This record gives sequence, C-alpha cells and structure tokens, in this order.
Amino acid sequence: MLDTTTELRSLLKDPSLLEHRAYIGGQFVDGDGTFDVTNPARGDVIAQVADIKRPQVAGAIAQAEAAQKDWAKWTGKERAGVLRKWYDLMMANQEDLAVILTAEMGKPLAEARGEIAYGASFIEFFAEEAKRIYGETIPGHQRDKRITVLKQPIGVAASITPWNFPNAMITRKAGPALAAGCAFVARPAELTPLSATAIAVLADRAGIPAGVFNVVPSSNASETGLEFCENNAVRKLTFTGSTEVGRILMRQAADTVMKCSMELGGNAPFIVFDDADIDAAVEGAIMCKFRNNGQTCVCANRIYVQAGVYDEFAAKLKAAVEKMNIGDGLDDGIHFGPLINAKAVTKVQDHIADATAKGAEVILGGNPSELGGTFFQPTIVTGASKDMLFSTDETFGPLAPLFKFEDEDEVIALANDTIFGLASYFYAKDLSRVYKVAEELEYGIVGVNTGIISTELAPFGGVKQSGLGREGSHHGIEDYLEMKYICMSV
Ligand SMILES: NC(=O)c1ccc[n+]([C@@H]2O[C@H](COP(=O)([O-])OP(=O)(O)OC[C@H]3O[C@@H](n4cnc5c(N)ncnc54)[C@H](O)[C@@H]3O)[C@@H](O)[C@H]2O)c1
Ligand SMILES: O=C[C@H](O)CS(=O)(=O)O
Repeated sequence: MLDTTTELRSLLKDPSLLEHRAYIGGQFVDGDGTFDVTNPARGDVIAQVADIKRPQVAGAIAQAEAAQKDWAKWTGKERAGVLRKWYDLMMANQEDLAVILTAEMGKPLAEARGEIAYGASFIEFFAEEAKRIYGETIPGHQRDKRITVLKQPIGVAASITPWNFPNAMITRKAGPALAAGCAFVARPAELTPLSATAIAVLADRAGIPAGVFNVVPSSNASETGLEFCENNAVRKLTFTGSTEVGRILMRQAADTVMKCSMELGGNAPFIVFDDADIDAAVEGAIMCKFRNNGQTCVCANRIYVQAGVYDEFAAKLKAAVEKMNIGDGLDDGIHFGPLINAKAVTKVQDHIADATAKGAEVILGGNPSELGGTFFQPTIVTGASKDMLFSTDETFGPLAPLFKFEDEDEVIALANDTIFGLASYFYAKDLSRVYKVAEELEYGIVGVNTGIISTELAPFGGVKQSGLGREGSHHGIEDYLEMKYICMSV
C-alpha cells in the first residue's frame, strides 16, 4: 500500500516516468499552481501536478498548430517509424506505467498491465495505418476533366478523456491523430493525469517532434473545454466520457463548427438464453460486469436471464464472485480495487437501495467493504425490474442486477429500451437465434458468447446517445482526415 510520492517513486524502475509537469511544445513545464492527485486505495496524495489554466492551454494549441504544418509533410512511413518507437517504449516500460496507473486510478495491477498493452496496441496499429492513407482518382465528368481525391490531416486535434482508462483512452485517440499527420493536445482527467504525463515522457524519448503531442493537465475541466471549443486553431474535438458532458461539449463546439468524436455513456444488457453454456455465461458475466470494478463504459449494467436457467445462473454467479478478493490494486491476487471516489460509492448504494425498495433481493454483498474508504462489496441482486434506477442509469460500480425474462422478443425489447447504444452481449447456441438477436440489438457493439470485446482491430463506438464516430480499426483514422476533391482541367 502506498503512503507518499516517495514510496510510489521507489516502486518504479524508472522514477522519471512519474512526471508532475505538463508537456507543451516539447518541454516539461510548470503550471499556474498545482492540484493534488490521490491514491484511491488510501486517499493519500501521491503527486501535485501542474495546473494548466486557459492561457497556457491556448499556448499549447499555438505550439501544436505550428508543429502540425511540418508534421503533415512527413511521409506516412516516417510518421510510422517514430510512432513505432513510442509503442516499443510503452511496452518496455509497461510495468512502471501500470504501477503509476494503479496508484492514481485504483484498478488491480494485472488489469493495469492489460490496459498499458491495450493502449499501446493503438499506437502500434495506427503506426501501420499511417502508411495506408489512400486517396483516389475518379473518371472525369468531361473529357478534359480529371478528378483526384486526397485525404489530408484535419489539423490540431484536442482530446478530453476520463479517469477509468487513463492510458488507453488517450492513445486510442493520439494513435490515429498522429498517424494522420495531426497535432494533438490532450487534457487528461484531473483524477488521473499521471498516466498521461508518463506517456509524454516516452513520446519525447521516441522523437515525436516538439508540439506534435502535448499534455495539459488541469483542475478546471470546463475552462479547458471552452478553450478547445472556442480556439479556431482546433479543428477536431475528441471526447470520451459521460453523455451529459458530451452534450455540453457538442453545444460548445457548434459555435466553431468543430468536428467531434464522442465516446459516451452506456447501459449494456447482458442476456443469457436457456440454450447458453451456463458456465461460460457466468465467466463472461464476471469479466463483463466486474472488470475495473464495474467502472467501464461497456460493463454489463443489466443482466437478463431466461426463466428456465435463472436460478442455476444466479447460484453459479454468486458462488464464483464469493471467491474473489477486494483490496489495494498493488497487492497480489486482488480482483476488486477501490472505487474512484466517494461519489461513486454513493451511486452504487443509491442503486441498491432503490432496487430493494422496489422488491429486489440482495443475494451477495450490498454494503461498503470492511476495508473502509471507497472499497465496496461486489453485489448481486435478484428480482430486478425495469422500474429500477439501473435500468436507465449507468451504475459504474460492482452491482450485478439479475432480470428474469420468458422469450426472445420480450428481452430484445427490454434490452433496446434505453437512450444508450454502446455495448450489448448475449450467450446462446442456436444459430438462427444468434443471427436474429445480433441483428435486432440497437447497439454499436454486440458480444456473442463473450463478455470482452476490446481490441484495437475493431471499430469501437456507440449509437443513439452513446456517441458519434468509431475508434480503432482502419475506420478509426478517418475521423482525423479531411477529404479534398481536386478537379483539374487538362
Ligand atoms: N464510450 C467510451 O469509450 C467511454 C470510455 C470510458 C468512459 N466512458 C464514460 O465516461 C463516464 C465516466 O467517466 P467520467 O466520470 O470521467 O466522465 P465525465 O464526463 O464526468 O468526465 C470525462 C472528462 O470530461 C471532463 N469534464 C467534465 N466536465 C467537463 C466540461 N464541462 N467541459 C469539459 N470537460 C469536462 C472531466 O474532467 C473528465 O476529464 C461514464 O459515463 C462512461 O460510460 C465512455
Ligand atoms: O470504459 C470504456 C473503455 O472504452 C472500455 S474498453 O476497454 O475500451 O472496452
């Protein structure tokens, strides 16, 4: 367990990765004051980070605008080379990056290691994509006309990201942006800026040109967001976070007709049909519901189980979760770290209280952990119904509500009855059922007989009020490119 910055630094092979300054124009700089970063497992301050106010944010944007002009002139292959070096440095420093991530966010070290590899995979993938940004020629509309289409970088991209994946949510944006020839200004979540400044240290070492990649930590998110939206040098806003904040940013971005990518909130259904492999479904539900302590946008928020297998599934899920451990993410064998803060604990408690008041039964957990702080018992409730809060609101914590259903049409209607449309999951064997349900679920992502869908190779994103655009896959780079049509008279 950690007590001070000194102790955290002592855990690192390369203590210089614990960087408290901002990274602007290729320099590590102080801000206008600092803000505290705490370890959620203990509540102690592990760093005091440079607080970058709006004038310095504007300065970072200006540096990015200047650097982007030359960066865009690099060939795709040249950009690929330096991005590959960045990837190699991330993987060579995976353990230190994971320790820093767990210290500031709380997830178990094994999950943090996984996030570093996942985050780095976007840099690796888009380094390769940098060489494949193809234009096209189109047969002219008149004998003397020649039509050419170019794909060119959009310019300066600004990002605002959440605390729950403080590494991967940045690299999932910076990878395609830099590969496309854009410059990038990242504002990490104030709760978890150290993962961002650590990859800035590695970007500098990789030889990414000064001003191409910038990190501007700040305590005042809305001020930074306003600068990003109002500064005409920014041509792309890429946001990952709640739908509520996404709406605010889209309204602000409208004034400069800013292109936006939005990766927003979810409320994922997880459906178990009576022909499912129940043991596989239990394993998938645990990974899908309890990864990152339930604090992911794609976590199962509602678990629907067909009547004929409901009792078996509930009993097996309870038996499996009972064996899992709560504790400090830096300790060995931990499955559940702390929740990010007291507000997160309150939300889980509110959802449990609402459900039990409306007839649900707690069959496991239901209370804060005896460890105190923001540790909370993994919780399973049965008798869940659609009038309960978790049916419409993202819990973002270790609460698994089990709903009973009778048939396919009923559960598809229940699953789709939400303003969200990010991830969904179901377990079944019958092929016609698999096709029908996968096609009728109104979500950007459908996991079939799996609870984990995260990969850099696929287009990740939501429909309805879960977002705009896709991150990952060859589609992911399109959001950082503009298409130019050249009509030439010969
Ligand atoms: N779709 C995805 O890929 C994805 C991934 C991770 C998290 N999320 C969603 O994010 C939410 C949890 O993360 P969170 O609590 O950090 O979300 P949040 O929306 O509260 O904050 C996200 C980021 O926006 C900043 N922010 C807050 N208000 C702002 C404002 N007015 N202007 C500019 N920036 C502002 C925050 O400081 C943070 O850095 C959940 O809804 C989750 O589903 C979505
Ligand atoms: O929390 C949201 C992340 O996007 C989760 S994932 O690891 O990318 O699936």
